[in-house]
Amino acid sequence: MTKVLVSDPIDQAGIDILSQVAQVDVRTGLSPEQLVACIGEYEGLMIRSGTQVTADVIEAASHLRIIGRAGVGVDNVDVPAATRRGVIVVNSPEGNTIAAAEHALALMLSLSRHVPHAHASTMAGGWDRKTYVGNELYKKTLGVVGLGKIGSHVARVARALGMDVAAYDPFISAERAQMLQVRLLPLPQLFAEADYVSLHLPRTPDTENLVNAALLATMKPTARLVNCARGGIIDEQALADAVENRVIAGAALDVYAKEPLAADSPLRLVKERLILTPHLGASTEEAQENVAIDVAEQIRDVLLGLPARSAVNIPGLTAEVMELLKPHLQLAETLGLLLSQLAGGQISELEVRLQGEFASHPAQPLVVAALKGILSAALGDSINYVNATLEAKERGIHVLEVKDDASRDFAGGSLQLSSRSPRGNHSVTGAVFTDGELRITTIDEFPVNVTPSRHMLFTRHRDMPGIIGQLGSLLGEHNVNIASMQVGRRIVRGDAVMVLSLDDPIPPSLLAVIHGINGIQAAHPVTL
Ligand SMILES: NC(=O)c1ccc[n+]([C@@H]2O[C@H](COP(=O)([O-])OP(=O)(O)OC[C@H]3O[C@@H](n4cnc5c(N)ncnc54)[C@H](O)[C@@H]3O)[C@@H](O)[C@H]2O)c1
Ligand SMILES: O=C(O)CC[C@@H](O)C(=O)O
Repeated sequence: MTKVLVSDPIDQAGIDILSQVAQVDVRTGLSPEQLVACIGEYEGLMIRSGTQVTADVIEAASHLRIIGRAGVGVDNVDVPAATRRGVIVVNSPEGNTIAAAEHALALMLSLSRHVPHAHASTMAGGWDRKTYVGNELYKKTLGVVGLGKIGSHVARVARALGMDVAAYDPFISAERAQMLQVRLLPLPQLFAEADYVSLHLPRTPDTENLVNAALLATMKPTARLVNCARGGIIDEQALADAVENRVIAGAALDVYAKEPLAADSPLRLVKERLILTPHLGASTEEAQENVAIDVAEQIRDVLLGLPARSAVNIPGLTAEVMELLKPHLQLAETLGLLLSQLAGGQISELEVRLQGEFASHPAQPLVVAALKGILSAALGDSINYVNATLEAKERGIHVLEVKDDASRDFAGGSLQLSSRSPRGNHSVTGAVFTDGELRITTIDEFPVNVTPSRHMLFTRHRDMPGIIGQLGSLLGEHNVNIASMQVGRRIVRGDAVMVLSLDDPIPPSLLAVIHGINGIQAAHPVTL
């Protein structure tokens, strides 16, 4: 029975979905050693932010096919290691957007009105109405850093609260910002102008310690900073100093460079004007149900052999694209498998040419499918859509994509793969006909019209009387049944190709005899 490990607390709705297709073991709080020891039993792993899926875990995960992160960030998963092993990593890009945005807004409001500190003082017996005089958000400027899903929602609500909203996001268009009624500003200007800054960008090598002592020093002394995105974007010592020394008026954090927050973190020493929550941005009942369902459905689908909706390590290959391009992907994979057998391995360059209607499709998924086909001849089942690009790169296959929409060879267009290898150059073209059937339409530039079948034989020969007869008799003598035969040539009595679909594979001893037929220049048995 297929087994899935759930190693962090996950909403029951997700467990119920996984249970439809697998035995689900919920084992939270495993040590890294315990996880490495048991992961080999599982085909699926479902986590939140607590489990660290390191390269060691992936190395030990001999049966693992999918890691599902019930949330957005996959920074606790070694995605390159998973990709290398062909393990799909999926997440839930939108399930907790509202929860995280509302938490940022809650922190902003709490900070402005000193809610946690006023509460603590009242609970301790006080009645202090002077210390906790706050500020209004109305007519203040909010600077949003990262205007993606969460940042956009924060911006919308802030606009409704009467705030002026500016943003810094180098990857957002002016039109999108205008639609959200947000002014785009350079980062230094945003920090200098804002009364509130809210961070909603990912942690990457570029954003690490982006908010440092120098940037904090440019903020207004009345300004407040909120980070509900990722730890490590703010220099925590610099922030503790800035709040303590009133360089800024306050800060609220939900995320930390290292989680759980260390007992001796300088942040814990700041007693006023700083609010800390323990990574609660996604912790609403609604968000936990959303992400659990979203990710469990994807794990279930992948275990059933279906595509995943939001795989982070198969760029461009969403379930929708897979469904839309199913026969085209199949064609690319078949042509790749065929080409690798014609080329005889060691391909150093692959050109993927999308011709006519084909050029209207995204090239990347077709390239990945072609590479999967090419590499599966050598690597079998260990190659998949996840690791094909990486494996090809590591084998030194240089890929060129060409879109040629002017070509008018077939109504639905065609796909041509051409290879360079030490044994020569080869090319194959194929098309998807209206009935969804695949056809091979050229081999090494010779026109043919062949439906791919499991066993095939391709020859290059001189177009002269007797060759076809000799080959047919030879196959008959060795009990190899011919299902169909096609000959392609460009000029009479010139070079030609022959394509035979066979019911049986060609025995190696027979191949040597075929090579000996006068006029046969090359013969390639192919298994698809
Ligand atoms: N606290 C929580 O529990 C919690 C919950 C969900 C998400 N998050 C985090 O919130 C952040 C935002 O999530 P999202 O779903 O909105 O992601 P998103 O991908 O929709 O948006 C991120 C935005 O950041 C922008 N960006 C990237 N690099 C930038 C840079 N150097 N400067 C400025 N902008 C940059 C991107 O262009 C994008 O628009 C992520 O870090 C995510 O991990 C935290
Ligand atoms: O509560 C969690 O699992 C963390 C959620 C959040 O940081 C995310 O990346 O989705």
